[in-house]
Amino acid sequence: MSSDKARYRAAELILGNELFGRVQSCKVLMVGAGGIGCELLKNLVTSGFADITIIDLDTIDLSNLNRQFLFQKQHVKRSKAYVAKESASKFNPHVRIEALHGNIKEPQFDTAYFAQFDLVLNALDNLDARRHVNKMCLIAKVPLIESGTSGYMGQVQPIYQGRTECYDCQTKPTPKTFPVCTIRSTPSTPIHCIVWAKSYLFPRLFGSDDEQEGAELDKAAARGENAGEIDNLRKEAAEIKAIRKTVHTSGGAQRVFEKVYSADINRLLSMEDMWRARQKPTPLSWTDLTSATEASTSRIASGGLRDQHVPSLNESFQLFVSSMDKLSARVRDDPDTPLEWDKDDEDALKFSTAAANLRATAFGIPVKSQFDVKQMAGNIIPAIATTNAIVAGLIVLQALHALRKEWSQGRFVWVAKDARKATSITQLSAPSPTCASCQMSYVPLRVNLGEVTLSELVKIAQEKLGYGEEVVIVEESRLLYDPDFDDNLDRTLASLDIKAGSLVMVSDEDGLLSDATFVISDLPNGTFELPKVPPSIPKKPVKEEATDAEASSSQTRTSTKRTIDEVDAEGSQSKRARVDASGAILIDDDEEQDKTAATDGVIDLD
Ligand SMILES: Nc1ncnc2c1ncn2[C@@H]1O[C@H](COP(=O)(O)OP(=O)(O)OP(=O)(O)O)[C@@H](O)[C@H]1O
Ligand SMILES: [Zn+2]
Repeated sequence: MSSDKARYRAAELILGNELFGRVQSCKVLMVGAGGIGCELLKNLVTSGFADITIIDLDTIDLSNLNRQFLFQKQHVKRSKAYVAKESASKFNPHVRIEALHGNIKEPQFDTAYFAQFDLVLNALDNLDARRHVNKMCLIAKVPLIESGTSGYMGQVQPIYQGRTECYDCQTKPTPKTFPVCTIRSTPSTPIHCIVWAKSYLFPRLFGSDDEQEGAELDKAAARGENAGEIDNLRKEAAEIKAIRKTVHTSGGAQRVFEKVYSADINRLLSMEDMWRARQKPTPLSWTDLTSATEASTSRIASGGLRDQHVPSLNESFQLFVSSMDKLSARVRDDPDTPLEWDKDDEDALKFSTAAANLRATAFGIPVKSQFDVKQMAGNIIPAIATTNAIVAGLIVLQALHALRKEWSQGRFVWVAKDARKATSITQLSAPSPTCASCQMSYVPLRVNLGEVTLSELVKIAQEKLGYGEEVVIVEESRLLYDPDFDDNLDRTLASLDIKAGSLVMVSDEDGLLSDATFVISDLPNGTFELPKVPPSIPKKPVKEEATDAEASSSQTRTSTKRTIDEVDAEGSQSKRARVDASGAILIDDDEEQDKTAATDGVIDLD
């Protein structure tokens, strides 16, 4: 015990008794044990946090070792969460760490699960998981410290339910997409060929049978892409589906090759209009390449820089055949597990490199090394250990404000590559009045999932929450019911795959009420239960002319959002409608010169 006291003496002196007491007694959930997570866990166990739960769905990859310092070579392929716990426990064996190898989106991590924590710290790398944790913390009313890094840039955002902007208040830039026809018919740059190999050919041959194909082409047609070409692409899709069935049998690589590099390209060439202003592609010949490869003495380069070698046509052809054979064998040996493209899956990466380079050659586009393909296909901006370390330190500082419940002390912190000033801070803005996540009414609903039908759920929405006839019921992005789609009405919620933890949204476009979301839990011995105080769903904001008083009030706010201090002072949610939603961020006076960093700082973070 005395060595324990000595260990924490500095932290106790710096934080003071009271805050240090809170650090010691609080229960923290850390989501993600990758680049930021490893640094963060080390910080937590060395600064006095004593009860930490970590969750990560992944296993350790060799490529993680350059920056995820809790992991070593002998840990490769083991669970990140378990190994992070083992390594961090060596720094401080007195901390209780619970390690979970799983996805934070699994139903057992429901809102009741989140509610047991005093604080949630995100160290994630994707939008989907971040948005999910954001929502769960809003519902459970647990403070969340969100974070991310991208190369030299990073950010830390405290999110306090009802007080600050949530993760969804500001729309995030969507990843760049390309028109379907560019990818499938008229590529002109290496990235077009790489996206084709990774997102079209690989999933069609080895991934889960794609029912989205038709929808994707419908959308492309609706966007006004070339209708004739879209029809051809539909035919092509049916053909590749047929080839997929025999891809693992003898001659599979040849059948795929001849279809995509010869037949499809010949078909494209027959559409003369397409090539008036473009360079025509040249089909590739399996027979020619097979004999050229047999005659050639060239071998795929080996050695340390093999990945950075730009392959010849013969090398790409050999790699295509060998990687097709390996992937086909995997599908044959385990037909029930479709493959998912992963940049760290050597066979998938080699296949994509070869397939993209063959296509590039056919279309007269420069070919790329495997190293380049990995960067481009994986959307990789090299991760920098120092940025992760800075961000992990800032997360702890922001966590301390949250533990003190000093909400107005929380700051949005930006890290940038700037010799003058590596970090800049902005005050936290108030929630956006139009945010679909934090302005949502969440209604806890305990319901007998095995017995209650969808039609009864519609009734609950109408009779207990006050919705009208035209309600629409949606789970995630799945439509369950609307007045024109009543097929599911007699099915039980369980049969519709609604589980404990599901979020089921009710809306009514023509009605008066705003949207609400049922937060579902199971009630095996009953029918349904709503909270004792009946939830009152706010009316939809009316887009009315502002009153004089409101107009003058909003004029004074033309260029700023409200800050958290203003929210506290006003203490009323109903005033939110007057807030200017220009997206401007209020900057501390002494931070004025950093406006650019702050406002340009919407970063697509990993
Ligand atoms: N839904 C999720 N549930 C649990 N953990 C998740 C979820 N989504 C992502 N993660 C974890 O978050 C971590 C993010 O860490 P990081 O950004 O360093 O990614 P990485 O996969 O280790 O690195 P890289 O992508 O560069 O190989 C990863 O370990 C990842 O497994
Ligand atoms: Zn929000």
